[in-house]
Amino acid sequence: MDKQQRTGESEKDDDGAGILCRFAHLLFPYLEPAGLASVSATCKVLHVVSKAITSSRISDASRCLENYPIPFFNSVDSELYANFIYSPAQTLPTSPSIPWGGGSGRVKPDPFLVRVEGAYGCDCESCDLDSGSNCACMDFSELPTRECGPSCGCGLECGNRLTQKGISVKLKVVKDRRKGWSLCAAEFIPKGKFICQYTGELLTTEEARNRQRLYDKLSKSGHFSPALLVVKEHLPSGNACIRINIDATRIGNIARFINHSCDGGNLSTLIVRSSGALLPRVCFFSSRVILENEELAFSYGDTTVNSTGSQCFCSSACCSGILPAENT
Ligand SMILES: C[S@@+](CC[C@H](N)C(=O)[O-])C[C@H]1O[C@@H](n2cnc3c(N)ncnc32)[C@H](O)[C@@H]1O
Repeated sequence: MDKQQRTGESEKDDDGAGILCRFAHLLFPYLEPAGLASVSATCKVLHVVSKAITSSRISDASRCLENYPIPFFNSVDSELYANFIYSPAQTLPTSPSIPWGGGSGRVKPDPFLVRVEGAYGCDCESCDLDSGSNCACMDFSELPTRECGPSCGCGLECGNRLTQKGISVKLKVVKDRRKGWSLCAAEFIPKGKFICQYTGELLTTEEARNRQRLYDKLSKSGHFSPALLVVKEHLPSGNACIRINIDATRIGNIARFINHSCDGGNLSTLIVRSSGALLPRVCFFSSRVILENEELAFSYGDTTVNSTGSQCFCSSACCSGILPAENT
């Protein structure tokens, strides 16, 4: 069998489509679904290549950047997957985009877990949560809000770094007829388990407000699902609060698919600090046992304080019927 028979390329293809085929692995990961569809219509070979890329996008929303693949399932309409740039860690708004398919299957260290000069950390070689360790970085509340970090003597294998090793539960993204995409458990999850961090572009409050105005407009004019999360932490003085603005609309991880539930859902939102790290991180833990196939949800906020006017379909017993808005 000669080369042309093996690849399906004709001499004519070698001028245009043939060249595109040879560089498909470089170009295609950057293409949006519509671009991929039009390239697919060019010739048979490109159709096969685009089909393979589409099925790899469907099979893992995380692009091999998490410990397990997180597949899309849609029995509602023809949208095969949601198109966004996957990032397992926080990014700055100017960070370069990562192409689809660029993951190695190994979780990379969070670039924001860098040591701040003079910051405090423990001297333990390894801090084991279960063996009554005296590690000064540990907090002994029900869910950990303080972890070992870049100032500590221990490494990533340390037992007090639950949220720094990527997603360790099996998840899937399922399309709901009324709420759009939703994040669901693909296995039984016990209470108190780390689910995932909320990652995305870290914004200033001014930028968050500008984007929220734009997203409100886009949401009114058609189907658009913004994923801008604002978390406020009140300081002990009671007079000030810390704001963390994370926009996962364009760049983020699978937390961008978690829908709202008026009863608080099955997730607790925690601000986790790692000793010596520059920034705290917003993390989700299971607030109760979660069954396989159950949707994961948390409360976006109080509808009496702020509402979008959009309808809520959480179907909890205390549903207010209205979706809370991001109070920016
Ligand atoms: C962070 S996104 C969640 C993922 C989203 N469903 C999607 O398809 O990408 C937030 C958007 O999801 C939808 N949503 C979330 N919770 C909902 C609920 N309880 N009822 C109706 N729509 C909901 C709204 O469109 C909201 O603006």
